[in-house]
Amino acid sequence: MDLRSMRSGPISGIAEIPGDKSCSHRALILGALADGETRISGLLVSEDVMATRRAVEAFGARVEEVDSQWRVTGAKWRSPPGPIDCGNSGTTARILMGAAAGFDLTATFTGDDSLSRRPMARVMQPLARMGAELGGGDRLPITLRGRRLGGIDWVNEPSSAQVKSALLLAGLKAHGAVTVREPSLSRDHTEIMLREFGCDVVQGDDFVALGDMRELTGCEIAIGADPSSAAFALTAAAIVPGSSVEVRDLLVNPLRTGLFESLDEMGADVELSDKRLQSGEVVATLRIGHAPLQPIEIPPERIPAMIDEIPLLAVAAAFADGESAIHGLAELRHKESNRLDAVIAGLTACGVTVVAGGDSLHIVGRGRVRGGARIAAQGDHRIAMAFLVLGLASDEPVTVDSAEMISTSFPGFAETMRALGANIE
Ligand SMILES: O=C(O)C1=C[C@@H](OP(=O)(O)O)[C@@H](O)[C@H](O)C1
Ligand SMILES: C=C(OP(=O)(O)O)C(=O)O
Repeated sequence: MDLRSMRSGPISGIAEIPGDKSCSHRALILGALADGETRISGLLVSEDVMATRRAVEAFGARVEEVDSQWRVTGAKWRSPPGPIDCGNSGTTARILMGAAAGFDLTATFTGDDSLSRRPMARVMQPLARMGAELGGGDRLPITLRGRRLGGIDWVNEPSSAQVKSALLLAGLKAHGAVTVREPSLSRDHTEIMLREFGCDVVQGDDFVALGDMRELTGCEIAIGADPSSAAFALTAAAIVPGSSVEVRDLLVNPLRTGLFESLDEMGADVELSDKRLQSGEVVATLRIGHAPLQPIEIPPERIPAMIDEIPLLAVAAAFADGESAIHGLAELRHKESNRLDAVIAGLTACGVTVVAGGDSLHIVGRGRVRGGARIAAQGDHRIAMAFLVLGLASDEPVTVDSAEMISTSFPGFAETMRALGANIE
């Protein structure tokens, strides 16, 4: 399916953004591991999260939706009746392998073509070291045989919240110390949510470890709006003249807000208010408005806090006045598509000068972008949405293919954007 975006008047209003995808996966998985019932509000109902829902049900948990609240009843996990189809979702595959590894079960994990091309050794190696048996190469399908697990002390390099989460959840059933060292901090939603479920988690400056109390008790979890989805509406506001968009109850965990901080540094009109704690996470109201953007230089250590927002940062840089540089982008090659190549090809097709070298991108902004291209989104939801945002401010319309994949993370994207005044058809 194609979608087309074209130059729009101001993008304005309060954007309705669904719940955070990372927290939604974790709430279902932790609920499925916990004693008793967990009640979740704000769960993202997207294809990726529903793959996790089906998976935890197949492992034995009960999941039901009652008046838009989700109730999960935990269980002792058992062998699922058939393969666990993780669809397009790396988070589902990698975190579930860890969560299941300490149970007496056998499970085969599969995924779609994109997920079947993504590396899995990064999670298989440490789980095998803990004692799990994993059959298959570095790619899905992979068969896991759960075992009695030992502890681990693992350096999480390259930084991956999925790998860290897999090890912490495997560690819940392990005998021995479980420590994950992080040279560069990745999102910490698993750690925060484990504490909400009553588990003892020790956070150091550059490591996280499980304490002695590793039992989970069902609880209430309220999930904030997804900053990675809100980023599309908020970046549109930053690049379309006259715009101002507000998102309420937005998850603003500092390990997720790299893009918003970068837009602020570039000169966009950024305002944060009503900051508060919700289920252990910081949520707030964020408003971003248009202003002429300056170029920016992003060092590698800032990438984990905006790993999924790099295509959008590249779009914003294309509208800035001068040359931006973004460094440390190696991990972008291992997402739903090779996002580094997809960004270079898409921006070039839209008339933007991009120079790529190693793991860095240099984008020469000229304050305006020609557009007028048909973008191959390569089945990648974030590439599709980022280039639709570009088309809202470029001189000529932009068409993207494989727009149906947007529902893996942000069902209702086009409707939400149109409600703010975006010209997307
Ligand atoms: O843990 C998570 O929920 C996620 C972690 C990140 O992946 P990595 O762990 O591979 O960095 C991110 O790109 C993905 O969209 C979601
Ligand atoms: C990389 C992403 O997700 P996942 O790894 O779960 O497929 C994403 O949503 O951008």
